[in-house]
Amino acid sequence: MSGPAHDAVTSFGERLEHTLANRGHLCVGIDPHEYLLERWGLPVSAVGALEMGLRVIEAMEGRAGIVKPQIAFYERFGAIGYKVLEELFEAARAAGLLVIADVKRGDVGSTLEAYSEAWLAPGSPLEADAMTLNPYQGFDTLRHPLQLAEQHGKGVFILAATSNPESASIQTARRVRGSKNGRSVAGGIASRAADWNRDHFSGPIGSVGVVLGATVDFEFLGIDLDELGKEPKAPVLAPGFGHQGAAVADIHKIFGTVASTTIVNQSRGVLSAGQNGLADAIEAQCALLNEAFGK
Ligand SMILES: O=c1ccn([C@@H]2O[C@H](COP(=O)(O)O)[C@@H](O)[C@H]2O)c(=O)[nH]1
Repeated sequence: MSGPAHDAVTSFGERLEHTLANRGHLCVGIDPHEYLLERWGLPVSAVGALEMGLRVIEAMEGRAGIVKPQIAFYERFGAIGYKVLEELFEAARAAGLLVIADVKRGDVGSTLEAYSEAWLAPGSPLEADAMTLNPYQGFDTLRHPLQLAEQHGKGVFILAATSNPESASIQTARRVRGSKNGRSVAGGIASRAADWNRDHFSGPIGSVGVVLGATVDFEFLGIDLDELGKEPKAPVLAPGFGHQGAAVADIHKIFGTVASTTIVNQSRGVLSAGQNGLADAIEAQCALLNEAFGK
C-alpha cells in the first residue's frame, strides 16, 4: 500500500491566514436575540432570524470575511431553525465568508464524533468551515473532530478561557494529574491545542484554535499566550468585545503574541446598530482594527 490516506487539502489555518491578511480580523456574530429582531422590525421567528442573518452577510461584503452564527438562536425554532441555518450557510459560502458554527459541542468521544460529522463533514447539510468545541469531558474526547478537521481542511475552536465571569470557578482549577500537572484547567487545554498544532500542522497558522475571551485576565487563568504564539500559531476566537466590554483598539494589549491570529468577534456590538446602521457599525470596527494593525 502506498500513497496518502487522503487528497491534499488546503488547511483551515491556510485559509484563515489568507482571510486575515485580505479581509481583516473582524468576525461578525449572528445572534438574533429577541430584542434585536424586534429592534430590526423583524418577526421573532425562524424567518426573522434568517432575514437578520442574510442582512448581516450582505453588509459584510467588502468589509469582513468571517461570520459566526450562534446556533442556539436558530435551534430554539426547531426543525425550521435548522432549515434556515442551511440556507444561511449556503449564502455565507456563496459570499466567500469563512463560517464558524458556534455550537460548543462536547460529549463522550463516540457521540462527539456524530456532532462533528454534522458540522464539519463535507456534504453535510450543516457543513461549516469550523466549529466550537467544549473540552470539559476531557481533551481526548475531541480526537475525532480534530482528525476530521485535519482530513478535510476544517477548523475547530476549543473553549479554553471563556469570556463570561463565571468561568473562573472551573477554569482556574489546578490539574493534579497528567502531562499538564499543576497547570490551570484553561491553561492545560490551551497547551494541548498548541501541542496538537505542532504535531499535525506546518506553516504559520494551525487549524486547532482556542476560544479566549477578550475580557479575561490570561495570567490569572493560567494561559500562556507565548506558547500559543509559537508556529504553527493557534488561531484564537475572541468573543468579549463590544457588548461584553473589551475594546477592539486594545487587541495587542490583550492578546500580545497571538494578536496576529486573533479573530475579533462582535455580535450585539454591531447588531444593535439596526438594519440601517449595520454596515456603518461593521465599517467602524474594521477601521479600528486596521488602525491597530497599522493598515
Ligand atoms: O467565551 C465565550 C464563548 C462564546 N461566546 C459567544 O460569542 C458571542 C458573543 O456575543 P456578543 O453579543 O458580542 O457579546 C455569543 O454568541 C456567545 O455565545 C462568548 O460570548 N464567550
